[in-house]
Amino acid sequence: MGGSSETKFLQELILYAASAALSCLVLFAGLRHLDPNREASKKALEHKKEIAKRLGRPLIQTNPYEDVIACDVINPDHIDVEFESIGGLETIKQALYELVILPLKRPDLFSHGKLLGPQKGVLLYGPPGTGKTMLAKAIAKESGAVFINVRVSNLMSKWFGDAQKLVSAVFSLAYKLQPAIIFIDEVDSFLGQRRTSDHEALLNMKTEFMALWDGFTTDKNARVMVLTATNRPSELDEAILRRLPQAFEIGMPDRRERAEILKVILKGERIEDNIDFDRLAGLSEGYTGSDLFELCKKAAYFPIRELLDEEKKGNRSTAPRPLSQSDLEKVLSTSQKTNVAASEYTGLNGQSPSWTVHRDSGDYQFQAAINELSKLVVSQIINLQPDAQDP
Ligand SMILES: Nc1ncnc2c1ncn2[C@@H]1O[C@H](COP(=O)(O)OP(=O)(O)OP(=O)(O)O)[C@@H](O)[C@H]1O
Repeated sequence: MGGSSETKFLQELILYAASAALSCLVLFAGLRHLDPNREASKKALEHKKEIAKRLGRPLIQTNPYEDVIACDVINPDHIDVEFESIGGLETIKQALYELVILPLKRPDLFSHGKLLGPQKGVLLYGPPGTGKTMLAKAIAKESGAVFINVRVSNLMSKWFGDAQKLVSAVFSLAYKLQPAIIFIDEVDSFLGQRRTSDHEALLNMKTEFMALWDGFTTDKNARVMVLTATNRPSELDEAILRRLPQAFEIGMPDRRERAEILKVILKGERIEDNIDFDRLAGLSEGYTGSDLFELCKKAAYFPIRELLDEEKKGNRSTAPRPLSQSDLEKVLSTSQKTNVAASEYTGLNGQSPSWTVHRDSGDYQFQAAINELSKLVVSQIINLQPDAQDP
């Protein structure tokens, strides 16, 4: 009798223990699944391994914030843009080579005396679609520097409430991976003039960014450069402009440059031998590099459509015919240059006191709506933060 109650007690005990263990397991698995950092950390870890492989040494000491930033690091070997793939902008490419690439590649040449210090801040400005992002990537590729693409949305990530720590991780990771380029596209939406509507978190991030940037500017051993781009240079305040002593205007391409861009875009494509690039450049007045790329993409559909038409008629052909002059001209006669038409690019309004501006300011135009949208996205992200509602 006593023996059976003992067995029953033991059975119940085992049952309780098993169910408690199962509950813990479910809870643990559930919590792991709910952990908002899980995916980001996993991705960051894989990315870190890849970077470490390239550098030939393990990246042992990185903190979780640096791991998040590692997701935005681009290995220069994986960048497919080089100076050669950018049409025109010859003077600017030459200047960027001397001022930016060479100091990152050959710091030994710049370590003597006070005159030749490496550049710590460069601004590329001009209308949308003129190749600023391409240039930034090509600089990283040509200099062998890792490219840290700073996205404000990532810095403001609601899961990592402390955005200032992420900002500091940008610089500390860049230092560990140097030579490195910290690239900030649409810099005006992050480091633009202060507005009363700016959220405190954004203001703190700006202050932190500037302080760390200054630290690097005075550190002779840091092969880290902040490369920025904007369509709205007039939105940048004096404090930022002072930190960007080199500014390059990436303006609308002229006729000769448009011909060069078309040649670069169509290089390696199946095209007829008699393409008249100069004539096409003449017909594409007001087109940006991006417009020209879209033009070529549209034209490339003509040979495909013809091939399909022939197949419908029962004629079998093996490959589409090469792209012709008339395909490109047909698109030019029907399509309008994009974005540029309806908007206005404000340029610098003459405010370039201590700057080196490498092109004349022009009457360029820009797509204001896109910029407004990016501003809106940033403010939405800020409002999404759980602590953004706190008093
Ligand atoms: N000079 C150029 N040579 C060759 N292709 C170009 C050139 N400029 C622009 N393009 C084409 O246009 C695309 C968009 O260019 P890119 O993103 O660099 O412009 P952007 O100035 O950074 O524009 P945004 O300010 O809108 O970011 C490129 O991917 C490329 O295909």
